[in-house]
Amino acid sequence: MITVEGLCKTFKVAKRSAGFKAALRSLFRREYIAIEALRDVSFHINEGEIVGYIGPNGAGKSTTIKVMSGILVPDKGKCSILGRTPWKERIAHVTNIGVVFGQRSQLWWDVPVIDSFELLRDIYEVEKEKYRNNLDMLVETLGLSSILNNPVRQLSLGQRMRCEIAASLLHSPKILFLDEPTIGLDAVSKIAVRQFIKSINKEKKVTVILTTHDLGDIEALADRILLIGKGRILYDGSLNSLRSQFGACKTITIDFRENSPPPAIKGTEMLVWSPERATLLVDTHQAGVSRVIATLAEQLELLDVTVENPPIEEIIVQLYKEYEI
Ligand SMILES: Nc1ncnc2c1ncn2[C@@H]1O[C@H](COP(=O)(O)OP(=O)(O)OP(=O)(O)O)[C@@H](O)[C@H]1O
Repeated sequence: MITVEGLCKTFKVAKRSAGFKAALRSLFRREYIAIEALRDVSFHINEGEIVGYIGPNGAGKSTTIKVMSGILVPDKGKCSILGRTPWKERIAHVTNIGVVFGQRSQLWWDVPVIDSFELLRDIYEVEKEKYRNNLDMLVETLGLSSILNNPVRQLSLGQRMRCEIAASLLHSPKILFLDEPTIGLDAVSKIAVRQFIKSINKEKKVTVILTTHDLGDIEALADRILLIGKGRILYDGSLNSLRSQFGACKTITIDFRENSPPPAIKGTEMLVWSPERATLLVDTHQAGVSRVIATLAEQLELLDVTVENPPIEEIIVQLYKEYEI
């Protein structure tokens, strides 16, 4: 469905020092620096996938999304989405895609939400019946009925984001690009947005490319992760294989009765030790979890044991370290 091959994009940025003199000098002699936002980016995405596109700030995520949406023209490389080159066949291309930039709005600020939706219907030339059906479904599943007549500027961030997502889907696109769709949302709104993304992927077979710094979004949604750093794709695989590659650790939390000194067990690191509760980090390459629990049980009267995977944040930090990004 999506093929990206050898994409390169360099931005030329004027270099200017602070101060009046420097401003005056730059009028006559301007210096530029080149920022390589994308360096030979390639990947394929199949129909029905949810791909988490992650990487640190300035890695090139939004630039890739802009190229795939047809907003930016790359310097080099190919991109084919449903057989079209986005920046060459923009009008035909946008009928197949929906885009949500969490930090920007595609809704008109001063008019009621429903008027923005009607305008989008005209822009995308959506048939009346299809529009009505889509609108009814989106209003119901995203809970928009009480805010449809409010101007966008009066909406809370969570309400606006739900309207943005609805706006991006009114024309039944096959692909949805989401650039930080849960930024700034409270826990309830985040979960609602995640559930909705999951449901349109499952029920309407919409392919989703999701850019986010919220690794909870990735854990909840993405089957596959693409990691970009300094403009290059560094990892392409599932979250599970990432876990087994970088997450060869488990945490064991124990509740115990007596107040005794912490036992030293090879292959473990004591993260927390308090009179009745302790948390250990186990390197599973060095020590088996069951062996560690058995050793703890020999030395302490255990009341409860919890074994967990390390948080996804830790794995991603390790990944960023490994690739020096
Ligand atoms: N219009 C532009 N003009 C100049 N430089 C740009 C422009 N857009 C992006 N860049 C630069 O290209 C690089 C990649 O930016 P991009 O916005 O793609 O990163 P990102 O991965 O989306 O980052 P973030 O997570 O912070 O949103 C950055 O160094 C950025 O400063």
